Amino acid sequence: MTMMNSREKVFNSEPIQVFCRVRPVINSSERTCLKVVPPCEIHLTQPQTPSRHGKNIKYTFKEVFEEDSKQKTVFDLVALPLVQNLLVGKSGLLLAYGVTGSGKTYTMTGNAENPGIMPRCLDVIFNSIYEYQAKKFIFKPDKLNGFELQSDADAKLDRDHALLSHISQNKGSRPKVDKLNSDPDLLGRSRDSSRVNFIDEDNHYAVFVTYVEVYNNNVYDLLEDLYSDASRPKPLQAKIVREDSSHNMYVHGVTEVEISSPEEAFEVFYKGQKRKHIAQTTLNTESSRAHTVFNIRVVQAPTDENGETLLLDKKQVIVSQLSLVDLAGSERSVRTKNTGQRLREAGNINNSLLTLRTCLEILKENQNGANKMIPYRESRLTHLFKNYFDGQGQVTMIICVSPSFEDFDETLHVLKFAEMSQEIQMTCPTVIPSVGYTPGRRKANQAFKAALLEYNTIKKDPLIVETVSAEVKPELGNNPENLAYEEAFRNIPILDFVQMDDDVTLKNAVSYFKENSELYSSNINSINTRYQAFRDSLLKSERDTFMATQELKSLSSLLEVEKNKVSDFERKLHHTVQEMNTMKRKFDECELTIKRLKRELSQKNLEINEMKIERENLIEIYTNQMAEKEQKMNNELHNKLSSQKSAFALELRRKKEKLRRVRKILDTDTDSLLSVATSSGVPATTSTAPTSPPAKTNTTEVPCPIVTPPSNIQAMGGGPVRSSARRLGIAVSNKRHRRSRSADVWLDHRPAIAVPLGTVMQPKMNKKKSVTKLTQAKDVTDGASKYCLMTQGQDSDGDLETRLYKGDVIPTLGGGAQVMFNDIEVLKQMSPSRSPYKGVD
Ligand SMILES: Nc1ncnc2c1ncn2[C@@H]1O[C@H](COP(=O)(O)OP(=O)(O)OP(=O)(O)O)[C@@H](O)[C@H]1O
Repeated sequence: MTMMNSREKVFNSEPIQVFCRVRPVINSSERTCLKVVPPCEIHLTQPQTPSRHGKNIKYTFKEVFEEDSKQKTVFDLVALPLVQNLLVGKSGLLLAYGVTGSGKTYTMTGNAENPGIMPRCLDVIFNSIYEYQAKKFIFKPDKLNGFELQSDADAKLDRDHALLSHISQNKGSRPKVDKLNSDPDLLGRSRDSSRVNFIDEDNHYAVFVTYVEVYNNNVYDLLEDLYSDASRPKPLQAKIVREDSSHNMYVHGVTEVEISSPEEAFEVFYKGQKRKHIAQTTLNTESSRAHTVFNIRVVQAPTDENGETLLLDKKQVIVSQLSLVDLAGSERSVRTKNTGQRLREAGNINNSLLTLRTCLEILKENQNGANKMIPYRESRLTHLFKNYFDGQGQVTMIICVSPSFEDFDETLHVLKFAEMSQEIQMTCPTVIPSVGYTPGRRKANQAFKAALLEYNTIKKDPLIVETVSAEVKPELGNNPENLAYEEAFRNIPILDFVQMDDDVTLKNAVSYFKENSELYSSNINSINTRYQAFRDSLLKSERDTFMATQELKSLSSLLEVEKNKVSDFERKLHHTVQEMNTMKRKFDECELTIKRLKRELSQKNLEINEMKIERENLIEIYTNQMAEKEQKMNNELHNKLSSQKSAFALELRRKKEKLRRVRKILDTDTDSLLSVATSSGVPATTSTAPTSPPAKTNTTEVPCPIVTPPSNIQAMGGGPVRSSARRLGIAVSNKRHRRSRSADVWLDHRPAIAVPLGTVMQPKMNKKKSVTKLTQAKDVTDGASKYCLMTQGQDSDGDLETRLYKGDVIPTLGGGAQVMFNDIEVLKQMSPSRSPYKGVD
């Protein structure tokens, strides 16, 4: 932003300086999540929730200011270097960044008791340039971000014009800057007494300020119509950001006010302040809803070669700028509970801050080799500061953080961003003065003027001349001129006029002065020459003294910087030593732990070996025991098997005998069996009680049937039978297919050879069809509703057993039929001489 063309610039690179300030706890019940570890560290403690542990996150900055740090301390470390640069022609940008209510405005502006950075900057600037200030309107803004130089006469005309217009606006009253409506807070402040000593004393200085805000991504001039009726301010017009001929960004048509004291600046600032967009949010009673930029421009130009007047050469003008930016607070709408206009403002604030972050992140990436376009134009804020990020000035950031747990998430974002920002390198040009005139000429000229004035005063006073002559005479030395002068002195005639016509004395005097007039004139010439020589040597020594003083000042400022660096290093060293000691302690502890663990490990190894041996012994013992047991069990099994084999053989033999006897019975004539049954007096259709013992017959060899019929067997018209039918778990056929029992036609399915009909072993089926008579599927479905499969055979006791498998015949959809079994009836015939509960005798 330095606008000098003819002077040399040297570019040096340095990272963005980031400082951090912690706001004091406002509400004593607030839980804090921050801890400052001076001088450079801050620890952020994560709040403990069920899903996350409260871990500590460490951030390091150039300096971290504790809650009770003084405004002066903050200014000296953060902003004073920027003011020093400003006065030597280097531009700077100071951004105050942080969440809503974290203390940005307090840090940047402050109040009467604790003035912040802005008032202190103005104090220091005017403390430093006070003696070298140019008259107002000598430097005149050209409306294109540059400055014109005016002669004294033109400047005076402008001053008169400004005065007249002000008087007419204020209806006849003259402007009294100090009594204007200045910021009541800042006017009563305690003034900062620091000053910058190494400024160029051969320059004339002027200070200009502008005050703008970026609100809803528009730039507004807060000083527009500054001198119009303050009680009825007009609505502000959005301004455009432009680039000047030297590629510097500026707000086109912005009101730039020349100020000659801090008080005038506060006057201007206060008027702008009243037009700022401020609102009450849930998080801060007076929250800035816009980013405000207070710009201080220092214009300087050198004096001519005699150090007398300003050099009217535009090329020699140096303009440097310090932009003090109070960013609007980053916040979450969830917490601020904003709606409508406030929500829109918050959205715009967050967008512009996001663009700022993005620009810095891409800058960093580009410095690491990427080649991305930086989206400065996405937000007016970044567009306005493009020059700084492109390397036209020093960038410093002060991060304000709130210690409250409530702000944890936002604070984390801010700290992360700030930590990243310090990795970005910025190039800043330094202007090297090269006007070519003798440095110190202004002071020398002033000294000469003072001496001349004194000389003239002396010349006019004869008493002083005589005294000086008397004083000078002994100091003149022994050169011939001086000796002649001395001789002349000695021979001064005694001008003691006795009477009015004392011609003798008069003649003597005339002849004396005639004789010595030549001597006098030669002496005067010589004195003039010597005076000139003396003046030259005086100028030279003045110049040398000035140079030496300048060098001394720059050396002392360098020394100061170095001292600061040394104390910085010392602090860091101290800190590092402390850290090293802690690490060493931890290291020793770790070593002890390792030793202990090693001991434990070898102990455990020993135990493992012992256990291995023990296990092997046990395995051997168990293997032996198992082999023994196996042998024993094998023997037992073998014995059991052989005893069971002989029992089975015996049983088999008995069964065979039984079978033989049953065969023999079956082979006996059926008729004789029937006659035996009839003669035994047991009616074939009589039902007997299941528990009643069977009647004994004479023909004891013929078994008597004992049957208890189940309900459905009776429905079949079954005879006197005792049923041992067991119901199986077969699903009962669909009731809709049931027909009247009397109408049931049975499909009779039986082997060709069976116990002859008429015995009790035959079921009674009123209507039946033999399955052997069925020739086609229709025969089955046509009328048959029941199915009975009969088998006859020998049971396990060697008795005759008839099994009846009964079911329903159900027609299928395809026109066929299926049988669903639902009953099994078992009819047994056994010897009446044998108990039903005991085995066969
Ligand atoms: N270091 C401090 N010492 C004492 N008071 C402070 C400090 N920092 C902030 N405060 C107080 O905290 C309150 C909020 O501070 P301030 O208005 O400066 O916050 P802010 O970050 O500018 O907020 P916003 O972004 O909403 O404008 C004010 O009352 C202020 O006086």
